[in-house]
Parts: sequence; C-alpha cells; structure tokens
Amino acid sequence: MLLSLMNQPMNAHDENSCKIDRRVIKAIIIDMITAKYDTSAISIEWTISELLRHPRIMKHVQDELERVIGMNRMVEETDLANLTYLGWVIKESFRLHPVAPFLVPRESMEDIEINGYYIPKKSRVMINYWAIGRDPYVWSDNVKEFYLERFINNNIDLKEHDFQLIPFGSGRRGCPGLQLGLTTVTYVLAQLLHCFDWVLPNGMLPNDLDMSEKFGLSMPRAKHLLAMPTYRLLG
Ligand code: HEM
Repeated sequence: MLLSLMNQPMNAHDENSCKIDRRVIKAIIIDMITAKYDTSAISIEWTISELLRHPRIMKHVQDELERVIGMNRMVEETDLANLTYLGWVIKESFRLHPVAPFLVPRESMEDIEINGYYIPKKSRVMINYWAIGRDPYVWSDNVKEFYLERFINNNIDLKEHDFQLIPFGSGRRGCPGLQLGLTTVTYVLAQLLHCFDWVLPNGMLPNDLDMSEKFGLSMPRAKHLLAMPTYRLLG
C-alpha cells in the first residue's frame, strides 16, 4: 500500500507539499515496528506479573479459556471476542501499568484557563496518565488493588472514549495501532495462559514478586519477569 503512494504529494490538495519517497516509507515502517514491539511486550509482561501475584484471577482466566476454547486446540483470533474476563484483566493491567505514563507531549494551540490554571499558547503540556490510573477520586479507594470487578456493569473501554482509561492516548495524536496492539496483547496472553501453567521460580511467593517500574518515556518492569511454564493442553 505504501508503495502505491510513492512520489505522491503528502497533501493531495497541494502539489508542492512534501512527496512520499523511499526515505519517508522507510521512516514510517521503522516507526511502526519500534512503536509496536516494546509497547506490546511491556503490556504482556506486566499482565502476566499481575496474574502471578493473583493466582485466583489467573485460575479464572484459565477457566474461561478452558470453557470457551477447550483443551484440545489452540486459541484462534476469532475466539478473542469471547474472552470477557481476560478483557477485564487487560484493562486493569493497563490502568495500573500504562506503557506510556505521560503519553506524548502536546503543545497548547491557544491561551486557555482550566480549573483556575492559566495555560499560555504554545506551552508544552504533559498528561500524567499514570496518576489518573491511580487517582482514588476517579477509581475509588481500592485504587492500588488489582480489582477487575470495577469493570463489570460499565462500558469503560480502551478506545479513547473514557478519559480515565486511555493507555493508547486520545485525539489526533492517539495511537494509530490501537486495534493491532490490543489484538496482539490479547492473543499472545490468551495463548500463553491457555497453553501453559505459570509459576514463580525457586518457590517464590506471589507477594514477593518485585513490581518496581523503570520510569521513562515508556514504563517497563525494572527487572524482567522470570516465570516457569508447564504445558497444560491435552495432546
Ligand atoms: C499495547 C500496544 C500499544 C500501546 C499500549 C500503545 C500506546 C501508545 C500511546 C500511549 C501513544 C501516544 C498517544 C497519545 O499521546 O495520545 C502511542 C502512539 C503511537 N503508536 Fe502506539 N501503542 C501500542 C501499539 C502500537 C502499534 C501496534 C503500532 C503500529 C503498528 C503503534 C504505533 C504508534 C504510533 C506511530 C504512534 C505515534 C502517533 C503520533 O504521534 O501521531 N502503536 N501509542
């Protein structure tokens, strides 16, 4: 598809605008690859960490996978829409462990006053999404708990409508890979949890798992997760 745009102006209404050449195509592909791998891997690692800390929730996820898919075949992409409980787990994991804690910096286009704060035009604006995910005024007092029930009986979704849960950002600069990223994370998690049982190494107890974050533009675990799988499907 990108090749079919080769040598076309970026703005169809302006012949003199920058042309899409090999260099631009290469930059777009590199952007997509780098934006995809780390984000998906970080999300998967945090979610499995939370499940290892909460064996009861891990068991519910595996029960759902067993009920929806059975134990004789592997998860397929068409199964993902039926994994409601796993969907709540992923939302809760994104609430506590956003991949991009400050999203991407914005610049204000106009002077504006919000809640008594004056923000001049052309200010750099950072959105502390990490703090929104842990704000008791937004999520109630059990904000530090991994508590999926907060998503039952409401329509809070990850698709930029609900500003308390925007792990893919929002608006014009929101993540263009939302659908692909969410499908990848759900698919990989479903396969890892369906095919394998997971335990912490050396008899480590769930509460002893170190959940420290490495703070930066993205927010992975400070130390990679170490966990041991055992195959669980039949045949
Ligand atoms: C779990 C997976 C992913 C997460 C959590 C994620 C999260 C984000 C976030 C928070 C932003 C900044 C949005 C904002 O500030 O409003 C972003 C931007 C971006 N993402 Fe993703 N992303 C994921 C997967 C992907 C994938 C699969 C692709 C492409 C194949 C992708 C491509 C991009 C690009 C190109 C931008 C920059 C957009 C811009 O600046 O206009 N992301 N992503």
